[in-house]
Amino acid sequence: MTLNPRLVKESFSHVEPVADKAAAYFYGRLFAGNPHLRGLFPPSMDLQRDRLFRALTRVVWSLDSPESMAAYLGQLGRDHRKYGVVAEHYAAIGDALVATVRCFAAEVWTEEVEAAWTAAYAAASKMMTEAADDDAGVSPAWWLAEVVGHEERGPAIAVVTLRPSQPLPYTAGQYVNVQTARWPRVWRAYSVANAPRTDNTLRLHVRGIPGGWVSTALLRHTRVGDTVMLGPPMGTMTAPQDGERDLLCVAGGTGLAPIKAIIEQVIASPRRPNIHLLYGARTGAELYDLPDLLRMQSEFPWLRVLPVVSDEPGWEGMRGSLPEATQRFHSWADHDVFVCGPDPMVAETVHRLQAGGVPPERIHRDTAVSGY
Ligand SMILES: NC(=O)C1=CN([C@@H]2O[C@H](COP(=O)(O)OP(=O)(O)OC[C@H]3O[C@@H](n4cnc5c(N)ncnc54)[C@H](O)[C@@H]3O)[C@@H](O)[C@H]2O)C=CC1
Repeated sequence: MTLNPRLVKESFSHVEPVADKAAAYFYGRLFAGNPHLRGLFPPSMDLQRDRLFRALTRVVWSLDSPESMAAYLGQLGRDHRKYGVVAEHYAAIGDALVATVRCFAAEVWTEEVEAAWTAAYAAASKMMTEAADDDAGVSPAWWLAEVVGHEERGPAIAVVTLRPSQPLPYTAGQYVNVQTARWPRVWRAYSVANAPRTDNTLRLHVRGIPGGWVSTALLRHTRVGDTVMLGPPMGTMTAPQDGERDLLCVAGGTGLAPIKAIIEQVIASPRRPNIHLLYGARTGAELYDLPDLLRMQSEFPWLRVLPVVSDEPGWEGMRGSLPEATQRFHSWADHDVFVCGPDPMVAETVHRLQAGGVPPERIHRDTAVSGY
């Protein structure tokens, strides 16, 4: 079976505009044929449907670049160990997936298209299961972690410090999926907000989202001494390993978390780049980590922390939207850029920076994290 990315992409383009319906059909079909698989998923499937499509879209569009597809699917396979997914489940999922694309791309469906999907799914599931099997020899499927710190910071924001019961190796900028005892099988991604420490502790920046299961559990119902579960580290927006370039960091709200970890990592290295951090919030009260950032600035004179407030007319410091604030300075064209925050803010910032001459390969972002 040979891969035919063109046929897969063409047929998938018929499914993308009706992603919600297709995801509902997919899970309906999967659970009707395999009721025992329902227990692997959370009680509410709303967010799960989005996740499926994000992952699928990413895989389909990276079929032409085997390296990035392998890296992504490897992470996904390792991460799926924590759900209890085993090799036999992949066949059932593949059947439901092909049936879904057949249904929603009916007008272009041919035997050739079906063969292309079957080959692509076989290749993708092989990469995931192989990565999971390799990982099983060296790493747990998930980690237990004790809550050793819980600070409420401003309106509906908490900084939670966790100590895993065994080391959880990660790179500054990566995120982990978190499950609380209150909501079994519900996992949400949070970036680790510190560079790796010798005491193995991890900090998470949690914004309580109304109706958000895990964020509310972490913000309101979690105390020091409680235990949470963590999945393996994920994500590709990591600290630059080398290079001479100065850094621009743009962080919106709790999107600060991975950016702070990356800055900590750079500060701890022998490098001495200039680092500009534009740190945005809607109100001054939501600049929840400013005191610690100012402490870092006083200890590392190459760091400049620039708070920007968007929705508080009386704010005496820099005001306005973060994407627009990036344009109030000299050109960033020769910088490495790290951007994190709400999706529209990230998209607009990236757009403006590219228009201002920053090459796309120097702009680093991670789209898969969103705590709820
Ligand atoms: N907690 C974590 O570990 C991580 C969180 N994130 C993401 O970061 C985001 C943080 O959300 P909040 O703290 O609630 O941020 P928020 O909604 O309070 O906004 C933070 C900043 O982004 C700006 N902003 C918001 N929407 C914008 C738009 N449409 N256009 C331009 N600027 C905009 C605001 O003006 C403000 O400066 C979430 O989307 C979350 O998924 C990302 C990575 C890690």
